[in-house]
Amino acid sequence: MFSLSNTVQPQVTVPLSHLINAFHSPKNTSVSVSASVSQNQHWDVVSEHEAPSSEPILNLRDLGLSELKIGQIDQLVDSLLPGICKDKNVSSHWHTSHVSAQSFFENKYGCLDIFSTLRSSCLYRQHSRTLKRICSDLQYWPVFIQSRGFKTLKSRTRRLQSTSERLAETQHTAPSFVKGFLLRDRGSDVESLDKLMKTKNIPEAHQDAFKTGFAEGFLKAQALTQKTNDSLRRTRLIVFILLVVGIYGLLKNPFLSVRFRTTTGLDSAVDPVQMKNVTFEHVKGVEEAKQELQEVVEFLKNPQKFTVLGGKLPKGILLVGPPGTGKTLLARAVAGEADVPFYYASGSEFDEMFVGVGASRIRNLFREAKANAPCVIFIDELDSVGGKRIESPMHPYSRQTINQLLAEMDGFKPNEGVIIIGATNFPEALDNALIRPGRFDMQVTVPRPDVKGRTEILKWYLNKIKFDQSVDPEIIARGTVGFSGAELENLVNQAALKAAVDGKEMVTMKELEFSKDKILMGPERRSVEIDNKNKTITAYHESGHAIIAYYTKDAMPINKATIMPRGPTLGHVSLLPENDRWNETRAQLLAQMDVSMGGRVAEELIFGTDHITTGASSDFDNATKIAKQMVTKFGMSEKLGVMTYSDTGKLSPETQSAIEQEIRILLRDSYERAKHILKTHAKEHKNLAEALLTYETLDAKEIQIVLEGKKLDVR
Ligand SMILES: Nc1ncnc2c1ncn2[C@@H]1O[C@H](COP(=O)(O)OP(=O)(O)OP(=O)(O)O)[C@@H](O)[C@H]1O
Ligand SMILES: [Zn+2]
Repeated sequence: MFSLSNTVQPQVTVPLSHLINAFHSPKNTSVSVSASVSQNQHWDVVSEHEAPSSEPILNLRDLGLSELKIGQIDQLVDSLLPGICKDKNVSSHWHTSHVSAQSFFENKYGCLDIFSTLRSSCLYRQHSRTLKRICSDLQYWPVFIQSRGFKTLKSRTRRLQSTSERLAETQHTAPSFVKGFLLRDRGSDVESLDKLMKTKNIPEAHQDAFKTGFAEGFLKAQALTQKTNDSLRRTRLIVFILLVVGIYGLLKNPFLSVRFRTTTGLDSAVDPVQMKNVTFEHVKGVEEAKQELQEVVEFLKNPQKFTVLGGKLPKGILLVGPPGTGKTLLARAVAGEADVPFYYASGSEFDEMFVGVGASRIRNLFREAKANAPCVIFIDELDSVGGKRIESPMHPYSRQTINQLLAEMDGFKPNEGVIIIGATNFPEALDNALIRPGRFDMQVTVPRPDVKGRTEILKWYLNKIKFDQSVDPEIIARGTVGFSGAELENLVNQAALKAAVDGKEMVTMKELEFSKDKILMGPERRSVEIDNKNKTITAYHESGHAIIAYYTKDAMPINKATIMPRGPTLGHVSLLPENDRWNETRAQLLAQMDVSMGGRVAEELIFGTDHITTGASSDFDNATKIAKQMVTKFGMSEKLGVMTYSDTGKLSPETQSAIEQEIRILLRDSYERAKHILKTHAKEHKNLAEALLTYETLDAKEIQIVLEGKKLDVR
């Protein structure tokens, strides 16, 4: 029984039909009432005459029933739940659903436990018997629908008010854009709803249901908007992250980074360098090249002096020579001598994979240079930008670069004061358009230095380190035929390092010889364990070479003999020409062959035919090569005459066998001569071999002492 106090509002503003409507959905579901209520039992509702309870009626208000009078409540319950108050046995078409129990209500509507509220109220205490039953019934009864009904038990004004309250609530918690949306539309919604109901002639009985439905729909729409906004925000975030990751990935991409690199490279390429500290003094052993370039220096110093007379200086100078011979150094020296800016660019920098990048770099380079004239532009590895190979399908756009270079070279006048110096190792690979007059029309050869040049270069670099007075740069120069300036610089540097490692105070010939052998034949292999037998064979083999060299008139002087393994060899004898040989005589060639034969002859004479080794293979290679050239190239065979035989494979079989025959005779004769010398000087041969076994390495002087039969000073 519900105990209702006097304070209860006297009117019911919500038609019951609406409350009943609210029951429709649970009724339609398979929710039922437990038939525990007795048949004749009426709801024991407290009448208006009963003493009003002094206790608060909070619970009823909470339940939303405070607006109902006692009789009305009775009537309400009776009309809504006839089965409860009437016949107990009349089976209800409602069925129990435990799914719709308390948890459902709480989960779905977020309301408190209405039953505990009921039980704790004074109403429950006063009319405990009836209410207990109701409450116990209600535990399994979908009273939650009642609860829903409570919501509808509100006056029209309250309903509207509650809608606006809800809106206010929403405004409080919703994000600002939702707030704006709600505030903007609220007034018009209420207004238009009223209007709509009027125009549609909706009966008053249905108006509340209409409004509730409208409000619910409105709130659902808001929730939907919220959801949409959330997902929109999420999508935007994902797109942003993808964008950032994408941009980062693209920057990391080597394809793009090449592009960035080229741009930065371009900037650095057009940075001039002042070359005051490099002059012709720094370039040794290339006197002719320096002389030719001297007039370019004069022109750069005073361009007017040359143009007054109407003379034209070349725009482009091509330095041609093997790597490391000092071409770059010469170009720098030109700029340094004239004291003008020096622009360095390597041809490979222009060889870009992107269309037009190479060309634009050339444009930039020339624009900068012209603005700073007089100056020197140096393009190293010119063949990589101006080579014929750029016609290949591998470089489809390189033609643009070379055309740009040609256009730039044609684009300025000879007296503008810009000198372009190009350097290449392969002049024959250059595009013909580049080397015609008006472009790179002056060619300066920078060869490998001769013995005089090498001596100068060695002295120049030796002066930069501490060296012993006994050092003779010329001896090293003689032993370094074919070395470039860069290799000689490296030789001196390696000797200095070796002296430092060995704890010496200055560099001696020993270190210089050491580094020369290292460059020529690779590093020493001191760690290699060679047994005595092999050491002895090597000592006699090398002594054989040395004896033949020493006792053959036209052989080169001996420089050194050693049985120290180095690179692929177990030992070697080095011979030094007095001078660089521009030509070699027949006698000299035969002497070289004899010296090569000396090793094998020595093995055969000392150890017997059965004990000859494989160690002479490179000697035979060398001897055979000389003999073959004598026959097929130098016209030194009487039988075959003064004729060259370049492609021996295309010759007639008779000629081929004649050539072979002649080569064989030359080699056999050489072998016999060597055998004769070694037999004649068997004693010296033995002495030298033993000295080598003792001392490992002997220089020219020591070899001479041993061969003269004198005793070597103990080192
Ligand atoms: N004639 C020389 N006199 C003095 N030093 C030299 C000489 N030639 C070469 N060098 C030394 O070797 C270094 C390298 O030489 P450089 O770069 O000028 O040779 P390059 O001919 O331009 O070689 P590449 O063709 O490989 O570019 C120089 O910096 C210099 O130290
Ligand atoms: Zn040999």
